[in-house]
Amino acid sequence: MSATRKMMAQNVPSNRVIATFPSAYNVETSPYKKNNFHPKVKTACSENRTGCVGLKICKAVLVGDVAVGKTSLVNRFCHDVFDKDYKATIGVDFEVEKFSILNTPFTLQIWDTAGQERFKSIASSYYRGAHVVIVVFDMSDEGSIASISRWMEDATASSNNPLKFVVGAKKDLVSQAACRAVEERVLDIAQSLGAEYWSVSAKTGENVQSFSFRCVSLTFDAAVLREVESSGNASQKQIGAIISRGIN
Ligand SMILES: Nc1nc2c(ncn2[C@@H]2O[C@H](COP(=O)(O)OP(=O)(O)OP(=O)(O)O)[C@@H](O)[C@H]2O)c(=O)[nH]1
Ligand SMILES: [Mg+2]
Repeated sequence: MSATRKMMAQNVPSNRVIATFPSAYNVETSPYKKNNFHPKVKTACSENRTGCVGLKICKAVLVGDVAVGKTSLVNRFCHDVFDKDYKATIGVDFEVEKFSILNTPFTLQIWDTAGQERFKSIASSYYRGAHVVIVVFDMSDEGSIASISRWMEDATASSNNPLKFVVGAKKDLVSQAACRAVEERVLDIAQSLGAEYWSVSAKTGENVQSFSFRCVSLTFDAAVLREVESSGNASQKQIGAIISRGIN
């Protein structure tokens, strides 16, 4: 590993270092069956062949009904804080989080959009090109479950096959029985949308880091694989060109 790259990768706090692949919340229903980094990704990272991944920024977008807990989830993950008072997001906010994954620097831009209808057109202009779409609903509010599919369809329409997650927020507000009942319903919805499901609480912090690490690891794995495969294709094209020049 080059000295500069190693320094960049090490220049993150210990809670932004990912060395092992996190598992899904519900392995059976997740569309993402990965439980480890792709062998090509591991090799590329250990041989310092991750191309521009360390320089590129991947984009995650959070969407969902008003006051379901999007900003609280972002604040718990990024700053380890929780505010019980509601402050509506105006338009869109964003955070940038730096990670070191398999000793490789990786940056995720997190776009936290407003759930209020009047900001919908502003927020939707930020969906484009998202690598990850996270639909958040409130586990204690039936109404927010009904809009999961619509949010997922709107937010993924202008992206190229992003990773998809459905997240039930405010887990601390529901009993264990109610949590199971909600999960039973929403696991089906998530599965039909081709998304992975998580239940979290920004108030207690339950599952917030596990979810975030899973999301970031899947994004990183896909980004490095794209990079490795496109550089592989490029060298194959070069070899093809050399061969055809040789033949002609
Ligand atoms: N008990 C509990 N309350 C939560 C949790 N997450 C969010 N809240 C509360 O729910 C309210 C709304 O949270 P926000 O995170 O601002 O919701 P939002 O989805 O960002 O709302 P918009 O920006 O308007 O779309 C706030 O009063 C939070 O304190 C949680 O995990 N548990
Ligand atoms: Mg908000």
